[in-house]
Amino acid sequence: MSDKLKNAKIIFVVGGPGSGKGTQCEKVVAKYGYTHLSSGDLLRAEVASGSERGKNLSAIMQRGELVPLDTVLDMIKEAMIAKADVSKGYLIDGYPREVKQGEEFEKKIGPPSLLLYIDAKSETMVKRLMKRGETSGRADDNEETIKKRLDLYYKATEPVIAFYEGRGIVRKIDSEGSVDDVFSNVAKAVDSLK
Ligand SMILES: Nc1ncnc2c1ncn2[C@H]1C[C@H](O)[C@@H](COP(=O)(O)OP(=O)(O)O)O1
Ligand SMILES: [Mg+2]
Repeated sequence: MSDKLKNAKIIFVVGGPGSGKGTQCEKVVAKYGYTHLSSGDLLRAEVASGSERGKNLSAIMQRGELVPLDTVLDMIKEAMIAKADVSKGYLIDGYPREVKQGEEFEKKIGPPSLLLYIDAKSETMVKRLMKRGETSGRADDNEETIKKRLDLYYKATEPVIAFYEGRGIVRKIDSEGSVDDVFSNVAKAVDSLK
């Protein structure tokens, strides 16, 4: 476990692609002063940098697959340490994608206090992603890759929720409503940490 992050409040934000994780995290940042770390955004920044590591990642992400565990975790940890002095807590968005990633995170960084499970129906997620794809410029916001990402989500990520349910830290948030309705429930969950 890392020293600088020893007492950090950590929230895992888990949900399917397009469920609204990023949208809700931005609102938590504004209201609570948390630091939002999206593993996908960190990876996309690496790709945009044009580095050799980025080129490898780019191919994997375009196939809708998961990138190697150590790569993502190192990037998250670096970003957390960089913010350790100013952050009220951390939103870890889109990670863990599979149970093993959660276990490694806890070994290298520490345990989460809460897991926000952002839950939307798969039709809703597809609809939102297709719409987002009109402007996002994301190589994975297309119909074929969306289907693969959803399949992988149900197979690999849903077990993550079951794993943390065993510890009693999961708060399930219905994400079918408007952004503000969803946020009112997110805020209740975050408030419960204080
Ligand atoms: N409650 C909501 N109602 C309608 N649209 C929403 C919504 N939450 C998010 N969206 C929109 C914003 C994005 O264009 C798209 C995906 O949201 P996102 O926050 O990028 O999802 P994620 O980060 O989980 O992939 O859906
Ligand atoms: Mg996102």
